[in-house]
Amino acid sequence: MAQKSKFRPTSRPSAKKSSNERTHSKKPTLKEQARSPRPVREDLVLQACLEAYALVRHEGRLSDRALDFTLRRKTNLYSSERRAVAERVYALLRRQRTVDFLLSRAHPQFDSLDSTRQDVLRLATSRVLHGDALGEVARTSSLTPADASALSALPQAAAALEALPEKKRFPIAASLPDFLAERFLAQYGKDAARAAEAMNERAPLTVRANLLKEDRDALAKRLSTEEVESKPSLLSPMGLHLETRMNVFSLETFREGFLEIQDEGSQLLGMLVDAPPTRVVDACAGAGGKTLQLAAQMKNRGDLHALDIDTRRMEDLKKRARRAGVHNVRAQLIAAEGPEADSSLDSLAGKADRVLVDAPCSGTGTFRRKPDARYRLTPEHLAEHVARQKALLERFSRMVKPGGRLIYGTCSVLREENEAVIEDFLSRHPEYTVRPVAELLGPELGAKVGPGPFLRLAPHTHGTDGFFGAVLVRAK
Ligand SMILES: C[S@@+](CC[C@H](N)C(=O)[O-])C[C@H]1O[C@@H](n2cnc3c(N)ncnc32)[C@H](O)[C@@H]1O
Repeated sequence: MAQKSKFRPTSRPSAKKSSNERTHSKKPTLKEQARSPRPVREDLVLQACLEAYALVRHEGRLSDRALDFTLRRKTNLYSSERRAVAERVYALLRRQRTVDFLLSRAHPQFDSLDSTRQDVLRLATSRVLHGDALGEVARTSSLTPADASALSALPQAAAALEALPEKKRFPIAASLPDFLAERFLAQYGKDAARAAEAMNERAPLTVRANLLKEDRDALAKRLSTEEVESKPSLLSPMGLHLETRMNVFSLETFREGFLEIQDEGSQLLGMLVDAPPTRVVDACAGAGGKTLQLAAQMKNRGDLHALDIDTRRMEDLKKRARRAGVHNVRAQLIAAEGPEADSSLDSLAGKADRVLVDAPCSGTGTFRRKPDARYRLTPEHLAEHVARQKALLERFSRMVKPGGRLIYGTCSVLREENEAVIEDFLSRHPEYTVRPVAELLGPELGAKVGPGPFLRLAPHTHGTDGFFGAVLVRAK
């Protein structure tokens, strides 16, 4: 495959894995780790890839659930084969639009093939794009001679892609829906390709040390006794990137609550809350990723109100809090909207020192981990997210006491879900002013995070998931 600057195969699989990709691997025994890896049984791996990919592409299932569903039933697969299935399906989902374009050019009958044969070709093409040798891919993909010759025509198809005008080329090369590609181009300008490329890389597996128990150095040592290598994250002082492939949930260290899986960007957003041990509200607490971090900031003291509309996530939060040794959290299920939702917050009105609104969003910052999410997103969904974000910020701001802080965050990189939501809020609330995030993070970390009043993280600039954070202070 021709290696062009704007269109090159991504790096070969390395030890870096997204949490989704890792979760599907069974924990290898020490003996298994010591043994050299078995050769992958390509026919079984291909079958499993086809099943999982079809569930996502043709039945609309979420990628992690589809892989879970498939791999649970494939009890005969070895760990290395399970990993190969997860890696290959995720890799194809990240490049799906590019792969479809290339095949429509390289294979004269591609559009009229049956869907399984198309998917076999897609998986094979994706492997070639990721650097696997063409001959090996053709040999192990059960291709007909016509289909195998399409693989040989991929370089010409790639050249045809390169020759397209930028506005047409970019969405295909970045594997983004047109409306998102337009926003990336408008927002990132000449950096759009780099931004999209980084979103199509695999994410590191990052954990946060539970500071209620011990710091990250102690955590790193503890992990090494379970033969898990890690290295400190560069931005978050409590983050570790795990370098050993394994299922975190099976570690003793995890089961005893010493760590939580949490992207470094999410940890930085949590740091902006700087929660005192008084009264704090985590208004969209979900399963408690940030709630647990806030509880540690509060040293398990004061009242931490964790609110959400989702029963299942609230139950998860309670379990996670128990495991982490957190006992200052009051979890409260609330109504999504309407007078009931408003009245359930009356008792907290004007009483909180900090209110975190970690709002539901498009998730454009987490495409590394959920590569299929982009194909589900539409301009209408995006508009709904923005309307909800504005409404939630309005509703929960009522709980901030004079002199208190309102912290707004998303895992989106899109301006309209971030800066624009804050501008809209401030235009109606002159009693709030923006506190620049560097002031809260301190000079060293502030400099690393970058200029501007807000936290704006992205895979291509910081190596984290994309996160936005704003801190607004209510006048006394
Ligand atoms: C980005 S997620 C939160 C992630 C969580 N803070 C964490 O760190 O793991 C957004 C959450 O907002 C919740 N949500 C959606 N609408 C809501 C509403 N009207 N009131 C409160 N929470 C809401 C969703 O159920 C979801 O759990």
